[in-house]
Amino acid sequence: MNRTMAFVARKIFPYETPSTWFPGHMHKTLKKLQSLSSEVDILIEVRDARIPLTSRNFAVESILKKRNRIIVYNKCDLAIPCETSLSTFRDEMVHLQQSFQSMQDWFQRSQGDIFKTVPSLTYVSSVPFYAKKLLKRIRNMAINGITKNQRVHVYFIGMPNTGKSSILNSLRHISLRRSKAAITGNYPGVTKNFSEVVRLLEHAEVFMLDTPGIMTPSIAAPEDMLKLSLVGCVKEGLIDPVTLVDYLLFRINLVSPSIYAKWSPPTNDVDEFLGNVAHKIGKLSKGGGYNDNTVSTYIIQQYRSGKLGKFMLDSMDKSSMSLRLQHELTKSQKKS
Ligand SMILES: Nc1nc2c(ncn2[C@@H]2O[C@H](COP(=O)(O)OP(=O)(O)OP(=O)(O)O)[C@@H](O)[C@H]2O)c(=O)[nH]1
Repeated sequence: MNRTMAFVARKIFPYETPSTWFPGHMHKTLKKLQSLSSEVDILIEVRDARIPLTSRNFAVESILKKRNRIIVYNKCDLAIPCETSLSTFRDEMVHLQQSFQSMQDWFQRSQGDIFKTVPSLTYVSSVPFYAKKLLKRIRNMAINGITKNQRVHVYFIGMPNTGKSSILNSLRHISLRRSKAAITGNYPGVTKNFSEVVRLLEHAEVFMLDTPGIMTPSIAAPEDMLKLSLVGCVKEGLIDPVTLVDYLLFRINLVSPSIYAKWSPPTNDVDEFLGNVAHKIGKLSKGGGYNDNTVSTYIIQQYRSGKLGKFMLDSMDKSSMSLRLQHELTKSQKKS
């Protein structure tokens, strides 16, 4: 029988919840955001489009409630499947945000007033076309009397490595044709302190501030750290690469095993998968062995650069979103 037809993907990935990655500078950032919250006129919250649910930082929801907020699903070039257009993706994210907001409202009504957010706007960015639209949206918000302040402060927040500094630089370049103001890097935790204010508009007192990426002080769902590690939001080495590839294999199989057809026939077995990949990329030793860490790291790099296809690691159906919200609420209630 054809192996693809006979193949049945794993339905669950048993995994112990690891502790979060929450170093001192994140703790300080969260506290500082709390104390500065009245100075935040516009909040740009940057999430990773490959994990739209998991990269939502529920820890900042209660701190920055009632702020005008634009949510940016960045790195959508790594999340949008070839057959989906940018505008379709954007519509899906708007729909996601609306469903999430209405579920959150429902939970608030039924379980008490835990979060009080103003309705969020959703944006997709990573290409100049969307960065231009984002700039227009910020300009309108700032100038059309959302705030009566003379100076408008636009704060960038989000999990590490989601692209906050890159978007700030891109907006500045489009608006003022000026060079980079914030340092970027392809590992998490590049920005460790709040930036100086950076001008955004030539003829209006609108300034941007970059903030260090922050994780949540505790993890909402057991698989969060695996997803966050795979997309590069978490420091390298916290989870071993073979476990990460095993999880990636699990997620890909739920989408389609054809994604890795160039390397291996469909399989749920990470050792078989690594062996097949090692063979294909010439990493087998004369005796037929291979270094599983080296092969795993190669696969993770391929995934992060988009060379292993474009797909999301979050399940986006209604029941997954509802479960996610329940997890977040449980964590928030435990804290308070
Ligand atoms: N593929 C892709 N890469 C991006 C995009 N935006 C940013 N990056 C890359 O993602 C990496 C992280 O970007 P940064 O702007 O430094 O991220 P950050 O959120 O400021 O990071 P922290 O300082 O850790 O909080 C860099 O290597 C960027 O080049 C995007 O839209 N698509």
